[in-house]
Amino acid sequence: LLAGKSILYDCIVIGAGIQGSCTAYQLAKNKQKTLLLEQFVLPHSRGSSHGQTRVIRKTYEEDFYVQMMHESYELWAQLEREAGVELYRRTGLLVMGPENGEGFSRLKATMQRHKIPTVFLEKQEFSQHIPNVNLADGNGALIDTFAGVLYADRALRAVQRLFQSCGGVIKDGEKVIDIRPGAEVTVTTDSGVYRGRSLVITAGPWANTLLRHTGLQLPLKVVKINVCYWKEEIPGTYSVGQSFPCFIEMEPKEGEYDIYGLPSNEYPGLMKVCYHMGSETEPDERDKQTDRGDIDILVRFVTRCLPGLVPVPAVVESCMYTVTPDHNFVLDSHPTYGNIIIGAGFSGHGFKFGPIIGKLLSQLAMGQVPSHDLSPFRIQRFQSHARSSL
Ligand SMILES: Cc1cc2nc3c(=O)[nH]c(=O)nc-3n(C[C@H](O)[C@H](O)[C@H](O)COP(=O)(O)OP(=O)(O)OC[C@H]3O[C@@H](n4cnc5c(N)ncnc54)[C@H](O)[C@@H]3O)c2cc1C
Ligand SMILES: O=C(O)[C@@H]1CCCC=N1
Repeated sequence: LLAGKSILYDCIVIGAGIQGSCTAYQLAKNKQKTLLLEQFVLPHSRGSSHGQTRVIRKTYEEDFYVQMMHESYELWAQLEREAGVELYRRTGLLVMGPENGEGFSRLKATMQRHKIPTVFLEKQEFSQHIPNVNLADGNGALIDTFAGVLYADRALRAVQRLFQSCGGVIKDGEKVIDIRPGAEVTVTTDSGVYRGRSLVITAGPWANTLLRHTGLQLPLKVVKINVCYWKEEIPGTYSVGQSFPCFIEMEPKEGEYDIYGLPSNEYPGLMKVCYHMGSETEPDERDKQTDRGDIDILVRFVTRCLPGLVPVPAVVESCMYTVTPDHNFVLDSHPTYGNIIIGAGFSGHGFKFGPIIGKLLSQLAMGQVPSHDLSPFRIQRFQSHARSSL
């Protein structure tokens, strides 16, 4: 297919994970002729957006994330109405962390400043509210009462369906192999050539592979996450049905990353408990990364804190994070080509923001002023890291 004869799209979006799919949907809703390209046949489990569940919460230390989450909750509710499916289940989120530590104190202050419905649990009342969990000595605890679970696979399918119902075109099983920047961007896949007035790159772990065609590299680290499910000794002990909440244990030991869990639900009798970091991998070689250091940390945690679980993972699935040095996202225009928009580096916490990120990236692609302050997400903050070969 010759580019000269191909259709001119208002926007081409590369990557049909949650961020690309939400962006494409927002564009199509705004009457933009939009093409969404995906390298794998959909649905697939080789990126970052697959799996049945994700945590949704406003519990962040930074004001900008809390402000974005206010709107994201509204947009998730709107998506539920438009798609006619349940995407969110309220469970609450228990956060445990060093009571006098900086992170936990900042979190408490942000929750109070934004008046987020929160229950602060005293040590002596903890086990009465949260049975079958051992609170570590020196840890405080709070509950974000509106937090919960997003049904991830279902949400992704719903957004893609809504995009198509607005006239959007999805071409899956088509890998982008070249990008030619210009007033009209030319995108070549392994089976076609497409032109767009603007381009959005939301390629998850493959962001740098694609950005190379535009002369830009970002300081992104791709890690494999072992998604572990643990068997309940007594089925139902930690289940949504018993109103068990999601949880985050902040910095379980000095120098360690957070551990988080979701109540048993998708696999009855199994609770998801994961380490918020993994070992570096090439995205196409994910299954060759077999490091299990994270699982060793989780076994110790489960043994100490969750006595109702068998301390050996029953099911281990795989997923990837694409991590920036400060764990904040990249939401920006390309430094050289203003009509190329980049959404990357979601650092293992981007799913809950999908609808608001879709809105913000679509605003950038349409040349509008974004409706949230994007300064924390600019590429420029990596000045000492970013390697531009232009
Ligand atoms: C185990 C795990 C648990 C998580 N838990 C949470 C949580 O509880 N709450 C939360 O908010 N977030 C969570 N996250 C993070 C969240 O899931 C991610 O931030 C989000 O899914 C990233 O979406 P994405 O669209 O950027 O990437 P992806 O889903 O990876 O999508 C990128 C897409 O681009 C496609 N692509 C790449 N290159 C090309 C190419 N050349 N041509 C065509 N297509 C291409 C890929 O195939 C892929 O489908 C978790 C992530 C993991 C892995
Ligand atoms: O983003 C989230 O809420 C989850 C849980 C905490 C760590 C990462 N993902």
